[in-house]
Amino acid sequence: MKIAGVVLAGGQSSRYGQPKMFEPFAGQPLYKNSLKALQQNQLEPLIIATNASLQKNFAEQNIEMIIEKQPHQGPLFALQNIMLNFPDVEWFFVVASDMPYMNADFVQTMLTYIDDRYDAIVPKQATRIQPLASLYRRTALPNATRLIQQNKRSMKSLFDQVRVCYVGFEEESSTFININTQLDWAQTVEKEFHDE
Ligand SMILES: Nc1nc2c(ncn2[C@@H]2O[C@H](COP(=O)(O)OP(=O)(O)OP(=O)(O)O)[C@@H](O)[C@H]2O)c(=O)[nH]1
Repeated sequence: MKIAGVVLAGGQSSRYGQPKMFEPFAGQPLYKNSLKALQQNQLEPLIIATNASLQKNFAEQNIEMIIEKQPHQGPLFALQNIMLNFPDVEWFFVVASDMPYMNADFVQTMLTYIDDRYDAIVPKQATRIQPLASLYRRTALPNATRLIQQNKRSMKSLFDQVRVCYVGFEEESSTFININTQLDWAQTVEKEFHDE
């Protein structure tokens, strides 16, 4: 059974002001942190989903680049596009490209929940769920397609329609910290500095 690792890296970064996935973090562009966490779990294929204007900034070997013909359609659309492009993959581990604390241990833990009874495996904290650090099974594709046709574009709307395994995580877990604004970035880099 094939389990792909997917980094979503085709967002607008409008709150950040410039493409946030390329900000240097621990000596590498930020998106590499998500890629590494998937790679270290031997997920195959490894896929980066992005758009034509960002594509030139990625320098990867042995990574499948999926270039969205229509950019900025959001994560659900990106997931549908990837599932259509990889018909022989059963599960897709989807991770955002703006998560400085994403790590291989988290990915490994999530993989242990894979089960035929589910269409999605989703981290759940006390006050939020984490659709962009989740596993999606090919069986979710018809529902994703229907929602997109209805112009419902949120991952959460998918969870109302498919069988979801929610996996509990501490509210304080740093794994899910993501960068939306320059302030988020300053605080993250500062924390990293103080932790060292
Ligand atoms: N491939 C792909 N990735 C996306 C798309 N929209 C968002 N993402 C990615 O999903 C993750 C979360 O995106 P957000 O931060 O919610 O949105 P964003 O467009 O990047 O940023 P804002 O414009 O500030 O909302 C990031 O890693 C984005 O790069 C899309 O249409 N296609």
